Amino acid sequence: MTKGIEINNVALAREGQPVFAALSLRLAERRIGVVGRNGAGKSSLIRLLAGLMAPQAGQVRVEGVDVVRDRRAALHTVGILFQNPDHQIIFPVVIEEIAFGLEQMGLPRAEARARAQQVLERHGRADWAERLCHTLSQGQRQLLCLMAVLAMQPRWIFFDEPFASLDLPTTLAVEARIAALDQNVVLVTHDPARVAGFDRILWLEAGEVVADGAPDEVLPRYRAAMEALAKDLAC
Ligand SMILES: Nc1ncnc2c1ncn2[C@@H]1O[C@H](COP(=O)(O)OP(=O)(O)OP(=O)(O)O)[C@@H](O)[C@H]1O
Repeated sequence: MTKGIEINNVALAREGQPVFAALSLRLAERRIGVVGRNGAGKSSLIRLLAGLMAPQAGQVRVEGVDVVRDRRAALHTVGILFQNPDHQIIFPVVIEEIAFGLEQMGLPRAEARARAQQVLERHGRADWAERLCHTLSQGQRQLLCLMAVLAMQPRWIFFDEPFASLDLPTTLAVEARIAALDQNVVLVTHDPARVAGFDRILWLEAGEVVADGAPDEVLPRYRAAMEALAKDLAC
């Protein structure tokens, strides 16, 4: 039985500017999409959920784990994929990148590498082990980041704009890969089409949830609001 995600009265400011005032949410669906305009707080929300930012007030618990304070338990619980894989990859060689998280979890080096190799094999990428990360394409680097996260077997995975700067075939491949994941997913996107088949949509504006419900309910309203805004843009 999943406890899901509990966000209780969270306040967050970045560089002194308030992002969330008193955000409370319960999330337990398998596929949750987060939409909203630039600066709405989408990335801040999933960074909070991943424990990468500490709220100034309130609590975030994922499957009962305080993901900010209990970093070791967080590694088993949450994984995050940044928009740009180059902001995530820290090692020059593929196998090192995947093994790193496992070492952080306490596995001895040799075991971490053996497990990383198994993850590569499971994804049909055994031949990537000794490749230099920078020689992979953008879509391939994104897959590398996903494999590094999956190696740690978290229960939730958070995606920040995973389709930005991918061509259409790669977008569709990434979409299918995400759909096939066993994990619960929270996915941030500007593009409503990418989350139309999800279980629940949160629409954020200026740090507030302005709509929360099934895609059929929320996305047409979101699209209409964005189209109305587009008419007023001078570009
Ligand atoms: N690195 C940062 N330092 C300080 N403030 C930031 C930083 N990143 C974002 N912010 C601010 O936090 C607020 C929320 O931004 P956030 O990136 O979470 O929104 P977003 O909905 O993900 O936007 P986008 O779609 O542009 O990525 C905005 O006011 C933004 O200016």
